[in-house]
Amino acid sequence: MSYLLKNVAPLGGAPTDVLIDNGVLAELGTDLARGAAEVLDADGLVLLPGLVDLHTHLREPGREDAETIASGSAAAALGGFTAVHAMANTNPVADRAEIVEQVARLGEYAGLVEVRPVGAVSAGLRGETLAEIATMARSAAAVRVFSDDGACVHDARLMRRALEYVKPFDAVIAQHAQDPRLADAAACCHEGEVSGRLGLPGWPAVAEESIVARDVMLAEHTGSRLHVCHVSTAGTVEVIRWAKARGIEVTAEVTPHHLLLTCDLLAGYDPLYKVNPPLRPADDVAALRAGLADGTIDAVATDHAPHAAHDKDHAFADAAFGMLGLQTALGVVAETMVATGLLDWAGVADRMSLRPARIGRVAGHGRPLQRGEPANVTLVDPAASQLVDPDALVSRSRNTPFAGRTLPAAVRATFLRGRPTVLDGKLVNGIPA
Ligand SMILES: NC(=O)N[C@@H](CC(=O)O)C(=O)O
Ligand SMILES: [Zn+2]
Ligand SMILES: [Zn+2]
Repeated sequence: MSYLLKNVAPLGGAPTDVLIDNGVLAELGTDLARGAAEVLDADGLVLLPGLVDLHTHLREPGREDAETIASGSAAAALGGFTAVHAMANTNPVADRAEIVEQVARLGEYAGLVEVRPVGAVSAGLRGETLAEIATMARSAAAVRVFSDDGACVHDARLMRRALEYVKPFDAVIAQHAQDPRLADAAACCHEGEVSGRLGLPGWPAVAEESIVARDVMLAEHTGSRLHVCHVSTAGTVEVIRWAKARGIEVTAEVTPHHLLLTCDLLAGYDPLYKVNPPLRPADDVAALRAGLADGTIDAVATDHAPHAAHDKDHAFADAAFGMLGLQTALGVVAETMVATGLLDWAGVADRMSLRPARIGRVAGHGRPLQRGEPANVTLVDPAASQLVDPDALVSRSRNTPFAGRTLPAAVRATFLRGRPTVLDGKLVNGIPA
């Protein structure tokens, strides 16, 4: 099947026609002949390289009540993604070759996005001994991102070893930066005026910043690649800016929810706003937006963290940490970065596709929209808007913090290797069972 996108605007630039044939962008130009292709009228639509998520929790194996690789892949495709990185904090933990290979296989079987497994840094995410990093890197899954996400690799010696270990594989350590001594297990709210007022155990910004400061020095020392997960404070942005200026190989991501939401939302003790790292005050949100705009923060990553109602619907202190993100990410970025003039669509493509693909070493994704490139692309209507209805999401969980909000822009179509996974804003093959 081939498709002719009529009058589409690549990266929001001048409209042109794009022919998708044989899995690639076969032709770009004005007034292309339709031939046997199905024509999609793309007037007013923006063509982006398929979005790439560096940070997704798909919960399979082990918590299929919250999400499966198939249901999470469907949410991703609807959100405009063509590749996602499946975090390792599953049950069993993805700390060896069999598990990462199984995750990759299930991703292929679902066939909606490329699922790139993340390998654990430490065995069982326990932070004591290294996981089987080399065998995962050399396995059929060819893991290039390693992370204990959910937990911080807090032991400096283990972090140093991990950085050294991944270097020959050109892989990266993605750190969940949280000093467990400064933000203990009870911490669930940004430490500041709001935690005092609400009487919730506080989580100081320095618990994140001190680990990032240590890790960039370890990255400099080892000459290895470090990636900082879900940056949440202004101070972390400063540390990363400094490290990049010094030539250290560090990259960073910010989540959509940290770009839009503040800790003031915790006033009603609604566990939907409970997330790790916590929502922060407006000054931090402004610094995160500025850091993403100037490229200090490389990427938007969803940290899509589905939780079943029986884990999330509890008193604030007892509820699970995490928020859904895949189906709302582009809308939140459109609201916080595009509508504000901080990024144009080319900038969105850079932060949500090109750079994350490069960081994760994902071949064939995040490529320029040029002839001959693999047709991993997404079609966005920048003039549309979408009311977030939790019951309309295809994720198995319902824990979106954006319920009831109207977000700008809408994904109209997503193509994976030239094959549409989403058309007219709907899954081509329906919602997976
Ligand atoms: N972000 C979260 O609040 N939760 C994540 C873990 C994590 O990303 O640290 C999860 O796995 O639920
Ligand atoms: Zn995390
Ligand atoms: Zn996470």
